[in-house]
Amino acid sequence: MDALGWSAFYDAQVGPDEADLAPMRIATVHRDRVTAMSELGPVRLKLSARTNTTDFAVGDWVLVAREDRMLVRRLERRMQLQRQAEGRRQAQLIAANVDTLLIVTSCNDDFNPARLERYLALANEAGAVPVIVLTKIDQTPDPAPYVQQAQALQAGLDVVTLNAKTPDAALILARWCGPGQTVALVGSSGVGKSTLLNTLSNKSSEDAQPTGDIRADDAKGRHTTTSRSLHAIAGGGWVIDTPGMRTLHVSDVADGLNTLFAEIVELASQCRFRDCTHAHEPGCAVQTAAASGTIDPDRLDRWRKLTEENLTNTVTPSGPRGNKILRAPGRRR
Ligand SMILES: Nc1nc2c(ncn2[C@@H]2O[C@H](COP(=O)(O)OP(=O)(O)OP(=O)(O)O)[C@@H](O)[C@H]2O)c(=O)[nH]1
Ligand SMILES: [Zn+2]
Repeated sequence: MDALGWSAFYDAQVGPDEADLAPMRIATVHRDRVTAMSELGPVRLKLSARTNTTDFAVGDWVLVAREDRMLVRRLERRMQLQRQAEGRRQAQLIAANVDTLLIVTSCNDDFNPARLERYLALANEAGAVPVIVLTKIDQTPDPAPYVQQAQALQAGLDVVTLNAKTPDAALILARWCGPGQTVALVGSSGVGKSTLLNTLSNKSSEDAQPTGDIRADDAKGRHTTTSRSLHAIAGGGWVIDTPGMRTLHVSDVADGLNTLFAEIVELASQCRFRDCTHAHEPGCAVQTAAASGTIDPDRLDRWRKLTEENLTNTVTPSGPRGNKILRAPGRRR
């Protein structure tokens, strides 16, 4: 159970009348069925008529009746990763109870600082440790410029380079993959997430996750990975694969953005106006830094774009868009 990621946090949620239920971890979620990892291996859970599978995320802990494998209830999440899907009101769950978010991109045209920053904001906000994984180093003469650009995206950010097809990729990621640890793979389609999953889980070719090699034969050009799933890592820990995302919109990630753009936040405290937008105000320390080259002007543009998008997409408790009324609890009289 500890190897599956069980901890005191979940244990404390199990009531005295629930002692004979089996804790299990959700491994796949489909429209009409849910499977879980248990001490006895993978099982398909029975769902009651009122159970809605969209309420569950891969990585969730649930309590299950031992006799008939009926899913009884979900335990509170330690954290959840969610994304704002285009044209949809409700955020879409990506995964739950993840320790490390492996943000996968390759040393080629897929590499895009603006897109990586979106994933970083998501990881920061959710409380997952972000790691930038640069794949396909075997296809570039010099990965160093990619590494430098990735490291500049956030203070203290871990960046690794690897060839997802070779076994040493598992060694490079071993730091984040100990027993009980859960990592999730995110990134665009074709960057090597499924390849990496197969390498990490040491899957034989029959039960391996299909990768883009197969897609070449697929006349419809479908995405290789269509659903999320939880897999055991050969050296301990768990990996969650997610389908390639075309776009990642941000909402409710104000804290995540502050961590991501810490250097801008720090400078902003020296601006003349507290609500400085760092666009046109006099006495703006951020603009001064951008003009002198201390801050990359492109980075400032991206900060502005993400901050505005976040304000637009974040549902405010009251008041017009963007006018979040912040009031400490209990201070209302
Ligand atoms: N040379 C090389 N090829 C790689 C590497 N990583 C992935 N590939 C290849 O890139 C293609 C796409 O890899 P996938 O693992 O299917 O990519 P994915 O991120 O899972 O894509 P989706 O499932 O669509 O999200 C495949 O042909 C892989 O064999 C790498 O590090 N080096
Ligand atoms: Zn300013």
